[in-house]
Amino acid sequence: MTGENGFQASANVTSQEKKKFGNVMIIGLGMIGGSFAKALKERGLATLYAVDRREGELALGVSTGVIDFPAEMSAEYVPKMDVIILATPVRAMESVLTDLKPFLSEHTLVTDVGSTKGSVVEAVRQVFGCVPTNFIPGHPIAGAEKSGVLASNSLLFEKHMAIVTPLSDSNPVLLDRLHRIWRAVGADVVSMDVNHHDHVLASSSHLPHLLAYTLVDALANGERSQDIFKFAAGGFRDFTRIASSDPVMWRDVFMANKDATLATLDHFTDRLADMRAAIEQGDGASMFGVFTRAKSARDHFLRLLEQRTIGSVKEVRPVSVSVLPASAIKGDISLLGDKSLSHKVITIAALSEGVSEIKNVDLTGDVRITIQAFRDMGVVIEEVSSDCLRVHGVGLRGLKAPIAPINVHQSRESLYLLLPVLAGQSFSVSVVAEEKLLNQSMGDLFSLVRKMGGSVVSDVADCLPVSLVPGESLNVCIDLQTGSERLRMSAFLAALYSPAEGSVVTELTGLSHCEVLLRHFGVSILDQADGFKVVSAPLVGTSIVLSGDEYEMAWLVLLANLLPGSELLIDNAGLDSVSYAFSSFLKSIGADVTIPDLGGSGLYEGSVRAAFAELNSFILSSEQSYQFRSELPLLCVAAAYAKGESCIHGVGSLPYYCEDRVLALVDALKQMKIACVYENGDLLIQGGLPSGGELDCAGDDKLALAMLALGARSQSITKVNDCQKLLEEFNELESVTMQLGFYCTVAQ
Ligand SMILES: NC(=O)c1ccc[n+]([C@@H]2O[C@H](COP(=O)([O-])OP(=O)(O)OC[C@H]3O[C@@H](n4cnc5c(N)ncnc54)[C@H](O)[C@@H]3O)[C@@H](O)[C@H]2O)c1
Ligand SMILES: O=C(O)C(=O)C[C@]1(C(=O)O)C=C[C@H](O)C=C1
Repeated sequence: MTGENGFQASANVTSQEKKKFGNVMIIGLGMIGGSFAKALKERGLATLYAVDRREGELALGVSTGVIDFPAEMSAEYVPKMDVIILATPVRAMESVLTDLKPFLSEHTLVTDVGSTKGSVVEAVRQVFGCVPTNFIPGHPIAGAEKSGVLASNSLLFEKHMAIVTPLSDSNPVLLDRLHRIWRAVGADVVSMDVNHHDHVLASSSHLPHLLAYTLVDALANGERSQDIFKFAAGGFRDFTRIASSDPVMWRDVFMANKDATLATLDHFTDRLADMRAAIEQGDGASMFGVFTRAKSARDHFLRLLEQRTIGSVKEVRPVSVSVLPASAIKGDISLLGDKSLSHKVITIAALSEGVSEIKNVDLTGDVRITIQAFRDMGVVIEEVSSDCLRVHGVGLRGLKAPIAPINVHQSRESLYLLLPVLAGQSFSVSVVAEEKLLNQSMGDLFSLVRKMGGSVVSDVADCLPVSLVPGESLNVCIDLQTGSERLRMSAFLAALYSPAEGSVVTELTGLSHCEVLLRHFGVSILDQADGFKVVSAPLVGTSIVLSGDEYEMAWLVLLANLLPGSELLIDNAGLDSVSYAFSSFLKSIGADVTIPDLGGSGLYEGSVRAAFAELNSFILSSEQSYQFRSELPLLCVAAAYAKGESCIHGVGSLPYYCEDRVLALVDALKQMKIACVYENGDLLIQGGLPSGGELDCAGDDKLALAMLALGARSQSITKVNDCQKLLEEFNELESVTMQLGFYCTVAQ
């Protein structure tokens, strides 16, 4: 049969075999309509009809296989459609709807792909007097600067979002059909409110198009335009690609989304004026601030985008580390700054007034999350070299409200530092996290932050995400009878925000890094009988060189003591009271270790020397097990090589993760033929010579180091699996150990 459009095609709608989505009609067979049709057609999911005011597009649509049949908005076609999609420029939709209205069945899903949603809903109301329940607006967040059916691409929507903006009375069966059809062409469907959609898209899509069009036009019609285009390279091309987009479509968008576009344009114009002023005044710090924040925001955005488009979360390849039994370790080394200290010092420097230089800082892994959070809140952080930062502090209350929630990802360290700091600011802010930090009670931290005066609100009791709303600040008194070093730092930070003075009550005698670091930046922390008094005063930016990681240092000291002939010097130790007590304990069981003297700061700073010695068996009381809970895996290894039987009491009463580590080590000891018994929460280990073997550290870096030490003098090679975390935390492992003659081989 020859259709009215003159095409040789069967327009007999009913004779077609019914496909999954039945008969689908595209109105406006351009780039988006064509891509949608092609995606459905290639997958065999629908019989495709199209209407376009340009007959040429329909003819091309048929000849290139994008659609099955040209059609019309008439009684012959419209009532038989299961789905109708409006894909014309947005201001043409009102007249299309008027043409459709007389033939439309309430069982047909009618949707659109327009870039604005408020205007489309308004057009529907104009035509129908209300929004019919079978009209459900949509918008794929995918596209290109090209137009017309020849630019259609059946993969365009794969792994892109499709926004649907249902109304309160939208037909749920048809809404489900809409979700299914977008998912069928590869999109991830997201629901959104119409007004919110128009504001978000005004910033993410409409404003960039406006800037690109205006820039190209301004330069094309300005002075030296010939040379400007002649010498334009990648930057200009990247920035202006979208200025090749269809002018009709974009004129319609700006006319249809006027208010939201003006709001984002005004905000942008203000920021551009600030940038102009910074250039005029030669204000490099402001420019640098904007550029570093923008760079990290874009890098973060690109990572998110890659995860979406590449598929899923990055693949983690299992890593193992093997050690051959060594004879001795010898040498003089300096360790990269402790990770936890790096997080803390960056935080304190950001809250100080003036510039701080932080040397020997560890810039890998989670530390970047803390850096990013402060950058998001206006702190300029320069990376002077791979282990040196220059932080332009903004003062205790000088952070700026971030434009989006602060994301601590999976970093507990960042969370414990940031939460009290955020609670001390004058703006409300939300903190979000990922995976392992979700669904975990943060009761200890939240209750500490509540004492500061503001409100701490979370949907799920004491779990992230959380919103902080400022209130009247209170003088805090925090009682830390137990708790980690992390919580201790949170307590000191909370106390700093007390209007007059705060106090931290603690059972632990002696100083930890928290107090020492804060004092280094000018905070007055006074010793009291039951803890510390923190006097509120500005922090002062300063320079600091970070000492090495205490667990890594303790591990090296243990290795030196296990391997006959060893002679080791670690140059940059900074031991707090616990790590000093731990080294003293090793000494008491026969270890050869020389610990630095107590420095003026309250830390034992300087170099640590260690050499081989036969270790004696020992008994660790429950109190000592608690005090050395972080170092227990190393003590288990010491017991495995010691003469006689050692007993570690009170393991069963430790925080669960400390007990879990010991239990994992018990398995490893048994596998390495070291006799041990774990009973009633106490552990007995009979010293001997480990056999070697293949061990699994369950992704725990502290366990991994202990297991490698267990293999140091074993009878054959020891391989420790699941060491990704170890290499993230201690990424100089290979280079440091190689320098000392203890060969750790990393393999995937
Ligand atoms: N281009 C993109 O990147 C993109 C992305 C997402 C959504 N959108 C939206 O998709 C829609 C289509 O954009 P496109 O890029 O495919 O444009 P396009 O120019 O490639 O296609 C539009 C088609 O509609 C036809 N048309 C115009 N008025 C008509 C009328 N009254 N009756 C019948 N046909 C008519 C045109 O002839 C043309 O073939 C627009 O609403 C746009 O806002 C575009
Ligand atoms: O990639 C492009 O060229 C686009 O312009 C796609 C783009 C966008 O701005 O992101 C354009 C308009 C939309 O409505 C949705 C997507």
